Amino acid sequence: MASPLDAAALEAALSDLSGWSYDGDARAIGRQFRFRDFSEAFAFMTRVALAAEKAGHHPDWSNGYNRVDISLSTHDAGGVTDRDIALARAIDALAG
Ligand SMILES: C[C@H](O)[C@H](O)[C@H]1CNC2=NC(N)=NC(=O)C2=N1
Repeated sequence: MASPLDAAALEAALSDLSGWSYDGDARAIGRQFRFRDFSEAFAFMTRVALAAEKAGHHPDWSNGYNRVDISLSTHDAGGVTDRDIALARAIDALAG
């Protein structure tokens, strides 16, 4: 099992991602996405779901109309690992 990134590694990874922030209580990184409407939001979620399933690593998320709130952590590791950073990058690429 991977270990959570330390504070310096996490800061470096976040500086390379736009819109993602660390939630220390949740020990997760998160980002909010907004789309034109529900159809656009759900299309995005579908793309993310397929990428997540392929990676074997999945978002904790919620959706309301055109909003998708995403939280990423590695549950087994109890924090944020490289797998979360990789998924965050993939999600950003799918947001278009
Ligand atoms: C059994 C299965 O591989 C695990 O539950 C995986 C699935 N997807 C996962 N996704 C995320 N984000 N964190 C995990 O720890 C995790 N664990």
